[in-house]
Amino acid sequence: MLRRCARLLRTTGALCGPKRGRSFSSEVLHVDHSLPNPSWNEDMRLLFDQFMKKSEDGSWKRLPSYKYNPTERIEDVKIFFPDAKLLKEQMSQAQLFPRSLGEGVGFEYAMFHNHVEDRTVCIFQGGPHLQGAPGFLHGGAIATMIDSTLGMCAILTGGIAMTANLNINFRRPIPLCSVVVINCQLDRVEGRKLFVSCNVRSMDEKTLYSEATSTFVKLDPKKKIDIRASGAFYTNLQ
Ligand SMILES: CCCCCCCC/C=C\CCCCCCCC(=O)SCCNC(=O)CCNC(=O)[C@H](O)C(C)(C)COP(=O)(O)OP(=O)(O)OC[C@H]1O[C@@H](n2cnc3c(N)ncnc32)[C@H](O)[C@@H]1OP(=O)(O)O
Repeated sequence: MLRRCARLLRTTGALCGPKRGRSFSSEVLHVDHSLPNPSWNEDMRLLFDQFMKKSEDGSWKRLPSYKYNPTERIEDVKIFFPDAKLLKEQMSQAQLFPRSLGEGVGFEYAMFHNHVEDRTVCIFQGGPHLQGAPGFLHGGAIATMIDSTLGMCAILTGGIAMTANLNINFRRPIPLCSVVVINCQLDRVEGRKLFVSCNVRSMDEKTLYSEATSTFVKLDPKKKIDIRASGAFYTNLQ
């Protein structure tokens, strides 16, 4: 497994050290990272192709993914931020956490959503900079991808929401640089609460690595988010 990671690091050039003076041109900003790149292993490509095939009849939809700005439901997001200029600045300067590491070394993933079944699937290859126990993924890295996939499922099925509660059972360690499938579904809705659960399995589905349940709370349109105010983050701003 570690040999597989070393091969991956060589492919992506990560062993050559950090690139200095890197500037983010608009071309870089608009790269859709939810498409195959040279760091993806055979399993990742196979699963990606399978889901692209499933997407041909429209039942599944691939979700594009960028480093800086969310594309899904962006018009709905704006409702909660009173200062449009500040939101634009924030989205162009900050990075989406799972997209913040270099190609191949961190979170390589692609998500697909099924609007009829209220399900989101994420195919995920965790790179060598996500190590926890030697040779295995860090629990926080697994939690990140679980939260991101559950969050996407909640947002696409219910509207703009944030994680209020997340419970994860880590059943088996996930080998670094292997490919796993995160299968999420919306279980029920109670008022503003969206209950979303998932499991994380090996590609052949034989190994159950993790299971999670979560509560997302749809944001209250009467409240607004003030990015500047750390104390009064999400309040009635009248
Ligand atoms: C704006 C962001 C969304 C952008 C979307 C962009 C588009 C997509 C692009 C890319 C997506 C990628 C996907 C990312 C996914 C990652 C998501 C995260 O990691 S979010 C970060 C971690 N979470 C927090 O920081 C929340 C901190 N908490 C809060 O801000 C509040 O507590 C919040 C919003 C969760 C609720 O606050 P209240 O004021 O709106 O709601 P109240 O009145 O307190 O509660 C409403 C109901 O919810 C229950 N509730 C509240 N907190 C609960 C909790 N912790 N557990 C269970 N239930 C809870 C309450 O008991 C109440 O239930 P009853 O209506 O009475 O039945």
